[in-house]
Amino acid sequence: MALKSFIEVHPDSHFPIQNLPYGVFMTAPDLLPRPGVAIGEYVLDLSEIASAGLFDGPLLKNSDCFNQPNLNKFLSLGRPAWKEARATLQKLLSSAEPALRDNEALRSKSLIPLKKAAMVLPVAIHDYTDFFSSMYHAKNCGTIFRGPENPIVPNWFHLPIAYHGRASSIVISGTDIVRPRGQSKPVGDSSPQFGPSAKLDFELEMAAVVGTGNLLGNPVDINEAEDHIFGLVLMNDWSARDIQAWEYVPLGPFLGKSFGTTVSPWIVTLDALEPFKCDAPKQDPPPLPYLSEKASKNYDISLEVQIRPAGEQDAYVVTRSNFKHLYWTLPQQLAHHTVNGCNLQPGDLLGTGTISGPEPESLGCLLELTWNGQNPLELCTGIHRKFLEDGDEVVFTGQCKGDGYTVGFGTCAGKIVPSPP
Ligand SMILES: O=C(O)/C=C/C(=O)CC(=O)CC(=O)O
Ligand SMILES: [Ca+2]
Ligand SMILES: [Mg+2]
Repeated sequence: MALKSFIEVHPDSHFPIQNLPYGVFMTAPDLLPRPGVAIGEYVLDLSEIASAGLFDGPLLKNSDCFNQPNLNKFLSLGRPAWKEARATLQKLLSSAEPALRDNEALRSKSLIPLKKAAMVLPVAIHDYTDFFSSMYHAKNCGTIFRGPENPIVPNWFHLPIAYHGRASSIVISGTDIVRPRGQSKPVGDSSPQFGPSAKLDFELEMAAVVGTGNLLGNPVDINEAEDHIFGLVLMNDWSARDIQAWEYVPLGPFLGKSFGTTVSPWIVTLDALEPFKCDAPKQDPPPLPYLSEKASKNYDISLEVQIRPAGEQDAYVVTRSNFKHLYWTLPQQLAHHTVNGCNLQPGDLLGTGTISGPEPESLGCLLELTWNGQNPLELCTGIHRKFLEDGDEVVFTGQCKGDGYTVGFGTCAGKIVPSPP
């Protein structure tokens, strides 16, 4: 029989007992950040569950990992502890288990309606890297930025390309994004100009949250890489295409992307995503041995982007894509990141890169959807976009459909506000 919680959960809810994603939340009046898992319309306060002595497995029994303002300590404990926590919580929340179900006092202090919880960044992010793992995105960007002759650079099929991003400007879903100012060089004009970006874009991405790190000088083996990943979030790598196009040669993205990166609040664990594993695309040429996996897997996660223009009730779908389109897998990204001895730490964020699919309706950013502004996108009658305008809210969602339940990521949203005068 399917696992069922004592809390009613709608079949379309992103947060059934099969999911149990981790986040960090605060409530008024004390605003103390503490870890929780989402269940239906509630967040279960893990600091209360720990204080009540209900984490009674051997690894978590005496741990203070849930009395912390972020999840880093829990993540550093590794997969056996994550599995123990998941088993404990699935049992505690199941319809057959009385410990929480029949304890009115504990229920009232540990189950908080989601709408009363303010979500904060779930982890302290020391380092953030962004990959470039969709072949469709690489091909389209290459064609737009460098011309149709050789759209995909020759190294792309041999290694998961990435750049080091900026951790300090990663923000939680719901945070406004200030339109960046910077240098750009319009085609044909000989001198660069300065001002608010005129080509502000979103990038539909997901990001892996590193669980256990590795020591400096000790690369992670490709077939053990998955054990270093705690889970996934949605990520919007906001990008100023005019700033990017002028600055990125020869060192790559800099100020065109470091003004804000939005993540969704709930980390969906790889354990919850396990039933949605699917084969990754066949890689040709075969990767070097250090990137060759025994089994090369992706996840079947449907992704959607909506734009809600200023003053509009409705949001309009602009793209539908899927995580399964990625060419380079998460373990390949992580193994490659560490192959030179580079150390990762708990909470580090590894963006997948823009997740574009093969169809014109599955492209993961406006640069591709409008072909650099040449073909404006119709949101609805009378409203078109080449790039984002002030007041636009961009909302990502992601979900996996199980048999009678949904494992979802909630939303990753941000609104563009004008540049400072
Ligand atoms: O093709 C390029 O020069 C760069 C394209 C990007 O915008 C890179 C990036 O942020 C990686 C990605 O999201 O896939
Ligand atoms: Ca990106
Ligand atoms: Mg960014």
